[in-house]
Amino acid sequence: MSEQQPVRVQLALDRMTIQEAITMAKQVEQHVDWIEVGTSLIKEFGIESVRQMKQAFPHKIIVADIKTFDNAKYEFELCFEAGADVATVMGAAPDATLELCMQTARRYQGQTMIDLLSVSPDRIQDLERYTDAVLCHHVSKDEQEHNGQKAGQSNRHEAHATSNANHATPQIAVAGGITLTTLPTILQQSPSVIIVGSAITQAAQPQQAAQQIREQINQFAIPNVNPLASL
Ligand SMILES: O=C(CO)[C@H](O)[C@H](O)COP(=O)(O)O
Repeated sequence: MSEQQPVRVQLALDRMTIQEAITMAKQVEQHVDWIEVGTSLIKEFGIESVRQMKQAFPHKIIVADIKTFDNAKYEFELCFEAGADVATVMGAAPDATLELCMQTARRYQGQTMIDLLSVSPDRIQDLERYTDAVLCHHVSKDEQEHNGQKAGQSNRHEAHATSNANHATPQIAVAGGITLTTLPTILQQSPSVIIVGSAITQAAQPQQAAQQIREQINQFAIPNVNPLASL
């Protein structure tokens, strides 16, 4: 049996001040691996939000969710110069933008996360050529609020979520209203990164919420194998 890869938890921080975001991240840091400076923070407070988050958490992977659609080199340089380790681009952006994001991220020894919002299955297959990227299957805030959708409820990423043993494939992230309830379905699709925002940041006890999410992921990761079975 092949070894299961660790599943990382990415804490998404949105709709709060930079200081609130840092305080929230400090409460739950032991249960999360990556810290996302959400698009709303970058839009409201600028790239300074990324810089301050990296200063507060120099040993954590910081994801700048800048959702680049154009001006890729400039925006990705801003993110990596501010201390980001990962920056995001929309998968629906022109190929030139994707290429420039990939090139810029590699130059900084960072990583590109490609957000698959409103991206067709054919385009997803096309984007799988970026084997050193993370492809993020994302149910947007508006789809959550307007249509009641949540990640894990549709099968739109299932076909691409499992790694192909014959050739390298990008890592898979899943985002969008993930909760303890929807987590088991999502975990069955073998993601590398689980992105959780509101289920932690809006919880009455964020630390407990993050711990429960981590515990459920850890439980799922323990292979249910009888060591005597192969004897
Ligand atoms: O990218 C995002 C919004 O555009 C969020 O990071 C993502 O949706 C996770 O947050 P939540 O769990 O609250 O949906």
